Amino acid sequence: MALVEEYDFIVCGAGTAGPAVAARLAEDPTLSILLIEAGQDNVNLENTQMKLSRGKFLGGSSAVNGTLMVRGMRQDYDDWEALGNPGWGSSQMWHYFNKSETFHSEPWFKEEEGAHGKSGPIHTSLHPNAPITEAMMKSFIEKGMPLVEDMFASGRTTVGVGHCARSVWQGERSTGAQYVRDSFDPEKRWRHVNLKKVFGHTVSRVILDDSMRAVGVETIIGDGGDKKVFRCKKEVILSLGSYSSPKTLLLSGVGPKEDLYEVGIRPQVDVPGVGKNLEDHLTVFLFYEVKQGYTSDHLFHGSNFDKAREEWRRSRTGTLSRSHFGAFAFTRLDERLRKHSLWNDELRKSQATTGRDPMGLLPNQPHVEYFTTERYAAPKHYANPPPEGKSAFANIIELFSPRSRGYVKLKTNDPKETPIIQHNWLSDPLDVLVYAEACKLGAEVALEGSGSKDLILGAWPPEDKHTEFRTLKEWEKYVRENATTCFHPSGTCKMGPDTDPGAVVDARLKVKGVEGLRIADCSIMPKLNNGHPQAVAYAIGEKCADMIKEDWKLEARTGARL
Ligand SMILES: Cc1cc2nc3c(=O)[nH]c(=O)nc-3n(C[C@H](O)[C@H](O)[C@H](O)COP(=O)(O)OP(=O)(O)OC[C@H]3O[C@@H](n4cnc5c(N)ncnc54)[C@H](O)[C@@H]3O)c2cc1C
Repeated sequence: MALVEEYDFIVCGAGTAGPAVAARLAEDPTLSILLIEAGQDNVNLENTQMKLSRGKFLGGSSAVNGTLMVRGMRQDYDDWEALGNPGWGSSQMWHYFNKSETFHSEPWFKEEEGAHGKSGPIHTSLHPNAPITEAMMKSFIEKGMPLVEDMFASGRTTVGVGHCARSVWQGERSTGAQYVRDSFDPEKRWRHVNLKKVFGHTVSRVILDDSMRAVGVETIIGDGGDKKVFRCKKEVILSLGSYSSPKTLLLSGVGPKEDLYEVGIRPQVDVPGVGKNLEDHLTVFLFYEVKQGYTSDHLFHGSNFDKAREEWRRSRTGTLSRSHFGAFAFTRLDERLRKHSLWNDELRKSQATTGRDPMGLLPNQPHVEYFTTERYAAPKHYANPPPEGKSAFANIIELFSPRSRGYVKLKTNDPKETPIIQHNWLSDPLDVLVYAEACKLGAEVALEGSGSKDLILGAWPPEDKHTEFRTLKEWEKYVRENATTCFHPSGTCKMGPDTDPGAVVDARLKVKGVEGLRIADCSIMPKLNNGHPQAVAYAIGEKCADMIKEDWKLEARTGARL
């Protein structure tokens, strides 16, 4: 019989949002906090190579992501609040974005007042542009996207090109681990003595008592079958990410009752929305061959990569000290879309019912983001890095506010089994239409803009031929064949009022019908932000901790950091 440990709060998942919740709660020295992670401590991973679509170790997805800090539009969060989630509007979210961040500016950068934090655990900085980035920025400006330098932090610019902060500083990535480890301590000691972390424990279910109160969690240790129970006096918080939080709720008997019966789990609480509403951003990479000297493709040739790695190890400088993304832009596509009857028919309907466009957006929210690479860097199915003597970069097109939704569902009642993840990307024809128009415009920027047109030698690889596309049909086919995830799953435990039958948590992030159980991660997003979600995950974790402190009246005692 395993020994039972007991804590005030148990936070499950030491990824992006989870450490923020745990560390902020641990600021109260009278509390005991447990943080459980299925993966390992990230100090053990220095020499490991991996291809992951979610991060499974301390820091979670924040430790494998592209480091981009694109918060989205203020309107995105005002929409969350208007959906019946008081306290989640833009002013509150900007407070938490800033609370999580320490921004390191540059003399050349025009920072917007109040748009950045200066003392949070996540260190962010700007990126020195490669020549191809400067060239593409010029082309974006020429194609109607004016320069607004700090637009991705301020959230007020719908159409423009700007500089995007990265969660990188002095050549080191800043991750969720920053919350629970003092990064400046050379001995890497834990920051809080009242915060215990356990690694290699996969949370298999939340334990509910007869009154539907969460009283602890059960874990599976390592790859074996041994189980352990951790009990809590106050609350359990799930921060397991958009695939795993719904899975764990379902394994605990919280979810759509028909689905639970189907896999032999006795329903405890019928919450129909668990696992539904899976939303994600897609990306299409348009690669171009460019003249030599504008990108950092030299990295792939000869011994350059080894040299760059050595430089990074020695001094945290050089090409490998920064991510490979360059220029960033937002725009809307109204004029282009008005040429299509499919769009116009849907527009009439949506304006009559919601006052929004068919993608659910207001005029101050962009349809698409463009971001470029500074060297050949791509998901697995683009597998043609340029050989020595050739260079390529991508203009990446990211579709915002897609209409298609998927789901996460249990395959069996075995916690070790991966759930069914059905994204249903591009299942709505309007997503394909808007995406094709977005790609067409992206190609025009690169091929017609005076910054880039004379540098581009053709599509990469040459047989891709997208530089020769003339019709929207060609772009639709290209989108269907090449779109791939941007790794932004969200919404599978969405937040909403009791009047929303699909809502899983309320605005205090409490799971409906269960006491003492909250969710704090990207799964609670009622609608994916028109941006990238890591800054949002930190803000959700920060806000969750504050709400717990308020609800348990812990505020007066907090602030003592050990
Ligand atoms: C390759 C990639 C690139 C990305 N690029 C960007 C980017 O540039 N900018 C951006 O804003 N966003 C980016 N994202 C998205 C962003 O990183 C994620 O949306 C965000 O980090 C998710 O945070 P989370 O707290 O919801 O989940 P996660 O960070 O995934 O944390 C979940 C944690 O829970 C653990 N866990 C899961 N199940 C269990 C279990 N049963 N028991 C115990 N522990 C468990 C996991 O191991 C993980 O550590 C990217 C993501 C990926 C994967």
